[in-house]
Amino acid sequence: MGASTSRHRQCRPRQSPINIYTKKVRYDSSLKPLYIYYDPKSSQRLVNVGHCFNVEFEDTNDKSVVSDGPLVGYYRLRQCHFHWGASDKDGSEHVIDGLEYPAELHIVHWNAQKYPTFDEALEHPDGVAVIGVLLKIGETNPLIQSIIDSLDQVKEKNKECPFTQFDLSSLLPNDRNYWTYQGSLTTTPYLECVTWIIFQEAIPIDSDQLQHFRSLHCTSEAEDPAFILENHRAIQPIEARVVRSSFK
Ligand SMILES: C[C@H](CNC(=O)c1ccc(S(N)(=O)=O)cc1)Cn1ccc2ccccc21
Ligand SMILES: [Zn+2]
Repeated sequence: MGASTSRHRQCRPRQSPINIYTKKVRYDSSLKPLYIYYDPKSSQRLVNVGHCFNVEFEDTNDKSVVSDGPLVGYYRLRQCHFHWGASDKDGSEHVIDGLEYPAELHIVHWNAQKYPTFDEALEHPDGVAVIGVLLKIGETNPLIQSIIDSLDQVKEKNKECPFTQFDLSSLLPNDRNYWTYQGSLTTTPYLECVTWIIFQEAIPIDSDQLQHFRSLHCTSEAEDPAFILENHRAIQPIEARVVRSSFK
């Protein structure tokens, strides 16, 4: 292996997010429909984690899970969060045929069938499953409004508030066609432990709702305020990967 190729050989071959180039996607008839069940009683709190806010769920039982699809076994729901841009022209992490969406919802699950904890699951290539839902500018989204109505209680970094009875399944698109590929966390430490499942259908959010996300502080109460204007990672090289689709 020459010096130059070793320098360029990716030691991080499965990074996320990526551009999904639909002409190169391979339809896989062996991919099953997803089984998704989210119990509203699992939702616990809203937390400002500095670079975004998480809706956190109870993950000490199997009340809220995803299974089937490309997955082996079941994955427990842990948290969901959004990525957005400084304006409505970009903000999603995954890009479809070069088209950036204004935001993206990530629903994070971990392989509780194989691993004892989330932190352990992070260390394995089949440890985590993230469902990605693209957002497009459209009518006001009442589910997202229920989160926005609580955001002023978590304005600063590390603040949290109770957030219960959240019906996350109502945020999912009606059409369950999806793309799937092996990737990573999109924030540091970019661990390569994620099976990504991206729905083809986008869900609506209105521009004012998106503006509320940008008013969150990435700073704590003790610091001079700065805003989370954007928090989406640049697309990464696809390397030797192929994106599969559940649909033709
Ligand atoms: C990563 C972990 C915190 N990050 C995440 O949980 C996470 C989840 C989903 C995404 S995304 N945007 O891809 O859906 C990104 C980050 C902290 N943590 C816990 C154990 C642990 C061990 C070493 C380093 C960090 C560690
Ligand atoms: Zn994310």
